[in-house]
Amino acid sequence: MIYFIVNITARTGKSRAIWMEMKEILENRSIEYKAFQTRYAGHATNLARKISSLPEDRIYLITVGGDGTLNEVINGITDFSRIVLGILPIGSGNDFARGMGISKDTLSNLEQMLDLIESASEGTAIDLGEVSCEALDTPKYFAISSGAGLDAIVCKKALHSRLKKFLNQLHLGKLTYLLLTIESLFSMTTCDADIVFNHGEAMHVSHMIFSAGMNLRIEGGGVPMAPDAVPDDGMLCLAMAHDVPKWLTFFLLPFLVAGKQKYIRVFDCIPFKECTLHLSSPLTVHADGEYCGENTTITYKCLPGKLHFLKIS
Ligand SMILES: Nc1ncnc2c1ncn2[C@@H]1O[C@H](COP(=O)(O)OP(=O)(O)OP(=O)(O)O)[C@@H](O)[C@H]1O
Repeated sequence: MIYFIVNITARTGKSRAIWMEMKEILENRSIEYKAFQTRYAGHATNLARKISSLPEDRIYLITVGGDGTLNEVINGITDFSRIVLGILPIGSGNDFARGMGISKDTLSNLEQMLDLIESASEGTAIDLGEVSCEALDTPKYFAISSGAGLDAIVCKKALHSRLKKFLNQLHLGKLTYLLLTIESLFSMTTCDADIVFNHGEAMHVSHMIFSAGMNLRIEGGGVPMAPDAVPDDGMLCLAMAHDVPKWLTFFLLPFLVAGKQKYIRVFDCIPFKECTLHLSSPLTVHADGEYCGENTTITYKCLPGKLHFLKIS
């Protein structure tokens, strides 16, 4: 039995037609499956919790949706040792799929995934991140990244953005992030941060614009915030911009978008297993683009090999 959690509202509702085509493939291949459609924000977490409590030794769970749905699913899984997770990206950003090298051809992805399941694949172990901060009751998992500051403000605005809906209709969803980044950069307040790493190092930064714990190399619609981050090395990467006036950051952003930040002093990319940031004033925090409130103390932690993942290309 294969379980599907499907968000047909992803990509502003354009996903329904793709899901119908997927169902045809499942029926043609006589696959035994159960599909659950999400009916409200947060529903995917409840569904994943129920599915992961089923008394089966190995549970194949496939997420059909965008990065938000994936984040909800991993935060519902109660026993990662029995779940093998597949991702069929049909959202607007799909950073997880991009970061994992999954193609945009959803139907071929599904066929590949079914082949893996038929060969009783155990999946490939990849790391997850975990973020703790005062606005969250319990720590939250992330598969792509969790950030504070500019990237989080942009994610928060994008969640309810009419601009995103409009640009999605024109297949220009990525442009939402660029426009919101420019607008937010000039309206946001920066802060100072004391950062303590579990390997014993500590540092102080001023005028911090963003700091993100990256599991994958990209976030925000494909921006390579941490060009060297890989999801199976037992480490996260702290991507930061600091000690720079906001107007200058505006001119330096193209280097970030091109993945050339190592040549620019104001950007950092520091590998770590666990670190805590103490901020001088609260910043917005996100996990995989999901809003995690306003916070002054943020801890990022790597959970090595936590997720068994159906790797397709
Ligand atoms: N039936 C529903 N009605 C309203 N919102 C929903 C429903 N199902 C899921 N959601 C919410 O929709 C949000 C966005 O979905 P998702 O991330 O899958 O798509 P997306 O935003 O198009 O893609 P991406 O995050 O990759 O840009 C999720 O965070 C989830 O909380």
